[in-house]
Amino acid sequence: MVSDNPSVALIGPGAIGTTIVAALHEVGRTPTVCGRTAHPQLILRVDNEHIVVPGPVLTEPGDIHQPFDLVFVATKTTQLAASAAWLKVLCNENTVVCALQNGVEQKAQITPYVAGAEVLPSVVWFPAQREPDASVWLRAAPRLTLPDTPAAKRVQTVLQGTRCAVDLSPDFISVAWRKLLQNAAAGLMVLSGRRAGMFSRNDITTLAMDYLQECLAVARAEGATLGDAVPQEIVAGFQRAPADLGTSILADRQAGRPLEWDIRNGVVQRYGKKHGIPTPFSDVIVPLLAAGSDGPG
Ligand SMILES: NC(=O)C1=CN([C@@H]2O[C@H](COP(=O)(O)OP(=O)(O)OC[C@H]3O[C@@H](n4cnc5c(N)ncnc54)[C@H](OP(=O)(O)O)[C@@H]3O)[C@@H](O)[C@H]2O)C=CC1
Ligand SMILES: CC(C)(CO)C(=O)C(=O)O
Repeated sequence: MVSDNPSVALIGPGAIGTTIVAALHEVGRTPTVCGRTAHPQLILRVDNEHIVVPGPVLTEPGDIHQPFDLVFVATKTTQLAASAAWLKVLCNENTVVCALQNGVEQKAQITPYVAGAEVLPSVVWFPAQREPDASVWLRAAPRLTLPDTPAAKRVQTVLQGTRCAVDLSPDFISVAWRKLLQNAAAGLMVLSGRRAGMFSRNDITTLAMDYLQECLAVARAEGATLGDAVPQEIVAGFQRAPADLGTSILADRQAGRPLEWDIRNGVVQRYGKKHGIPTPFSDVIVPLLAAGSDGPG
């Protein structure tokens, strides 16, 4: 039985995690924050305002003594196994775990760690950028889309009245694949080492459009209902974006961290193979991203 005032924890107070923690803190619902580094405070910059959430961030799973009603997971997917000790102490079968991560495989990836809790995938639409001092620059209005299920109502209640909007979708698979296509194309920024401004080039537009057609065929085979205009809409979105807008996978590349190449790009190649769909663009892009992430060399 969940109270009217659910207990909330968040694992991974980086770009997305800090945004959600600050949004909750602003309305007096500061969650328990679990991380890897004991940041003394979390700072979110929005326009010219700074929201400061006092710390320190917890770093010892042994400091948690009871399970929570709602747990947000905002680590990178590459950091999931390392977050298992947190999930173990924060979850029981009554917990809802909301994945604030990219990809279309969140439920399958997180479920093994959560002691019978229900895992709720989400689509995180907003860009947030972590600065060298670990403060976070929120670069658009925060918005999440969740599948329209009873568990999602818990997330909606917790975020109600905060600056983070929550939409519920009856066709979540299509929304999730629409975002996956955006992330797949954003991966091209890693290969050029450039930000969104590169999409003003005709050659990059052609490459992105061809790659997105391949991704669209795989998305449809997986059951997503996406129109023919989606590749064009995605490229146009990058062309409208500020030229210096990056993507989280580019930030990881530039910092020499492991990349979420498999859940953002590899997934198209893997599912293409499953459905017998040729993926010539993925067959070039994926090994380059994988090698850039994992080496050797
Ligand atoms: N940034 C963006 O604009 C967007 C990101 N996403 C997705 O959201 C997810 C999170 O990305 P993002 O916020 O950018 O990631 P960040 O790298 O900014 O943040 C990850 C956070 O997880 C923490 N962490 C790492 N390992 C552990 C661990 N073992 N236990 C607890 N905490 C840990 C990190 O700790 P430390 O503080 O020590 O670094 C950091 O605070 C990704 O799947 C990404 O693809 C989706 C949409 C937009
Ligand atoms: C910024 C955005 C929304 C698009 O690529 C993103 O998902 C990311 O940076 O990981």
